[in-house]
Amino acid sequence: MDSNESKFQALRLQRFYLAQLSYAITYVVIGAAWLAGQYNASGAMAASHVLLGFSLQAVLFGILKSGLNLRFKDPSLTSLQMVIAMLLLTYLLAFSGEFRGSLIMIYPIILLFGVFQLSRRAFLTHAGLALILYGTLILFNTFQDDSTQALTVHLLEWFVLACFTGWLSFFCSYIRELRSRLQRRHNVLQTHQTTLRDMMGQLQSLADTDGLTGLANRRYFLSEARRRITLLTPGRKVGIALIDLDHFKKINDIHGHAAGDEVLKGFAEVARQNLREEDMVARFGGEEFVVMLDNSDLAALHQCIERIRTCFAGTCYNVAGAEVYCTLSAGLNLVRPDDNLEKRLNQADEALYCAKDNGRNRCEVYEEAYA
Ligand SMILES: Nc1nc2c(ncn2[C@@H]2O[C@H](COP(=O)(O)OP(=O)(O)OP(=O)(O)O)[C@@H](O)[C@H]2O)c(=O)[nH]1
Repeated sequence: MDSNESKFQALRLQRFYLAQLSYAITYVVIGAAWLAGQYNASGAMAASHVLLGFSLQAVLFGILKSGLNLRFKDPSLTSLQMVIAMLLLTYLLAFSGEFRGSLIMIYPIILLFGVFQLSRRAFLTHAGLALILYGTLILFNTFQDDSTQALTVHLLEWFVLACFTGWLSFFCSYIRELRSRLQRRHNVLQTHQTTLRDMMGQLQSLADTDGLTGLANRRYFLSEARRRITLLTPGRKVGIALIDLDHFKKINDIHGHAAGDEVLKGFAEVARQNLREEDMVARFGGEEFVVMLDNSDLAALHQCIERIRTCFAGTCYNVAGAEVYCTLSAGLNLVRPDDNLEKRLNQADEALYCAKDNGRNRCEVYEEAYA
């Protein structure tokens, strides 16, 4: 049973307990009538009713508790419970004497249990059953007691019952209509909520992503990098590399801006292919990128950025009929727990300048990172 089904099952049991409360109240009322001398059934009749009531409820409880009810078309067993209650009530009314007129209003109370669960047709059928049961009882009594006055009173009671069950049927239709209108509104709201959540997600991803390369942008990188550094345990390090494409301006100037864009996208692809899922690469601005390797050391960082550098340098971009090659320079550094990220990035930038000064297409490590 999944969590949703167990929630429904708990609700069904709750409804069953509510019905038991109604039975208990009825028995209390009968007890009061008996004490007042208005309940004239024999002890055996009363005991048979209580015994029958208890056994039927025990069976229903067993079915609901064991989950056997889930095999039924309507697992709430509303109809079955209502029919049992109406039969028990009719049996009770059969020997309630004068007191019977006050008890017939229990039929509408039983019908109330079907307001939400039963279809309009099923509800009307149950209301009809209540009238038939009570009508049969009157007919049965007529054969036993031929007093015209008693018959008139009983027919009047039946008429009152018919009026109220009729009214209840209309009222229930109204409630059901309100409920389905609310359900429709709830569904519409839920659809809007899902759309809004999707849009928020899209907006968030747009806010975090560089439009051209699809990589993370500077803002996202800085916040995510800070988060990861705070999670670093003592002794662990993350590797950072600032990467700048060499003579990129020339590509723009010679082959046009579109060619430059292709090269930028090409670098993003190369970086993605050479990094693990948990590593991070972002466009830091213009033709500058940043890479962050989780749980890294200098050797691993160097090896990874060298791999990217070699791969990028060996990739040819065919733009507007021209074959374009580009290289990159990188400055590497390590970040330890409690380090200042900006400071480490500035140091990586210094190493990047060295790489540019030393002839480009190379990686340089910030001196102190060896320490
Ligand atoms: N096509 C294209 N060019 C860009 C973009 N962003 C920045 N640029 C260009 O990148 C170039 C960067 O040039 P520089 O900062 O002089 O660097 P460089 O030419 O790579 O020279 P070094 O870094 O010294 O090797 C500029 O011409 C910018 O206009 C972009 O999104 N697309």
